[in-house]
Amino acid sequence: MASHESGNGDDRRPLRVGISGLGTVGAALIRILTEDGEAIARKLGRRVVVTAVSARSRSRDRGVDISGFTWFDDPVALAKSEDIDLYVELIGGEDGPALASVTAALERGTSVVTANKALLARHGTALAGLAEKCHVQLGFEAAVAGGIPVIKTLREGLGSAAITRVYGIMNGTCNYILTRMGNEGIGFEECLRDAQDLGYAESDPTFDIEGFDTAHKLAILASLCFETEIAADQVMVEGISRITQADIKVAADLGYKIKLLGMARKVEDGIEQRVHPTLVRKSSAIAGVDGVLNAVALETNHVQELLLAGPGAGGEATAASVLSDILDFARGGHVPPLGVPVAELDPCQRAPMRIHEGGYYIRLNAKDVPGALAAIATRMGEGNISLESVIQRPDLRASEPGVPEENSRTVVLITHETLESAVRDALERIARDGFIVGQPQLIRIEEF
Ligand SMILES: NC(=O)C1=CN([C@@H]2O[C@H](COP(=O)(O)OP(=O)(O)OC[C@H]3O[C@@H](n4cnc5c(N)ncnc54)[C@H](O)[C@@H]3O)[C@@H](O)[C@H]2O)C=CC1
Ligand SMILES: N[C@@H](CC=O)C(=O)O
Ligand code: NA
Repeated sequence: MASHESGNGDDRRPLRVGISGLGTVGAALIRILTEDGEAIARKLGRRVVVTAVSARSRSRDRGVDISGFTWFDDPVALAKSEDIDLYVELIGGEDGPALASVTAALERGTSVVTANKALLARHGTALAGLAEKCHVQLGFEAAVAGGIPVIKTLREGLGSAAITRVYGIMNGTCNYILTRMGNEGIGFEECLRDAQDLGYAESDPTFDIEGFDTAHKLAILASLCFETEIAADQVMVEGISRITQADIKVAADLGYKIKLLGMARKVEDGIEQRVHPTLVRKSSAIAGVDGVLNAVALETNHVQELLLAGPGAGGEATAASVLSDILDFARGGHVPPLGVPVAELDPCQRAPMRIHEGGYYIRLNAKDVPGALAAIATRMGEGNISLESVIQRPDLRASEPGVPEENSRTVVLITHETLESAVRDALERIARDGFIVGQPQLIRIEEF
């Protein structure tokens, strides 16, 4: 479309969409646009048609017919095409063709819809500014918590309410893994393989299991919540790759579940953004969000707490969110991509984690020698760390690869509220005393 005055083309003629990336999400989007074409036309008063596509391989069978679309080898050429009114980027990756094609589309005056949280975590502030400068839209509902309309809720649904804290389960792959490890006792690797087969995981699944995908999403949410620039590099990140069946079992015995949470809040020193495995009480609402489901809780000064839950990953759920952005664009929605103009965003001032206070789950492999437990308790006392419980679990030996089975026993400490720095200092002393083998497992406890 040569001119982009209205930004969404002529209201009567079909809205022409170009899609780069025909994988799990891209193929699902084509399926939805085909199957629901008439319903969409009724809802919108105009048809939405795919006119151009791009992917690495033209011949791969994706279960959808792409023969009627113009093929582009290069996503950038597609993004610049005169034959589209809207560019949809579903390639992935924080740079490369995803960044090049989205930038090209925006610079050309073509609005963009993307599901690419890695791209937005790294370049989102700049891309939002470019969209504003070029008077076009940048939609990314699918990028955070898949099928849950959390971006729209934050951008348009809370009026003047100020968000004080946002937290939640934001990675479907990890939630699926932790749920099946707990419910079925299945091993980590097998659960990850199943998540990949189901199309939940990133093309590089370390983004999922090491927490980076959650960090990307949290950084985007924090920007919308606190009107700050996106700062994914400021997020403290720990993944779930060290979570063992022993941790899940002991947590369950103590009335907890382990969830990978992303949490951000405004504190005196700035914005605290953290992603880590967390013990949550089984009785809490967030503990009930299992499998591939995500949940995002928004604490505001007006509405106590909103909890939005739904599918966080999977082609269809994600494509549904992409479609919601397409429909918003077609209706001429004009909201700054990050809720407020980029020029009004504050820089994100990182609040250090060492000031964090909370309860801790600590699993140690204590040597089977006299005085080991006493020494551990003494070091905790010296650190002014009050212990809620000390649990010995000889039944959970060899709870971690590389830790000798003989001569050690699994000991779990649950602390009361304490400073993170005190816990870490005490664990360093315990390690230096030589009464433990392997790395302690430290999991924060959150009371919701
Ligand atoms: N799978 C899911 O449940 C969700 C995925 N997302 C995001 O959606 C995006 C797509 O994800 P998936 O569909 O799962 O990935 P995928 O790996 O299944 O598909 C990626 C597609 O991009 C194409 N591609 C890669 N490099 C290309 C290049 N240089 N030129 C042209 N095409 C290229 C591939 O051929 C493939 O068709 C990613 O940014 C992902 O983070 C967001 C929410 C959920
Ligand atoms: N790999 C991601 C896909 C959705 O964002 C996840 O598992 O949540
Ligand atoms: Na979403």
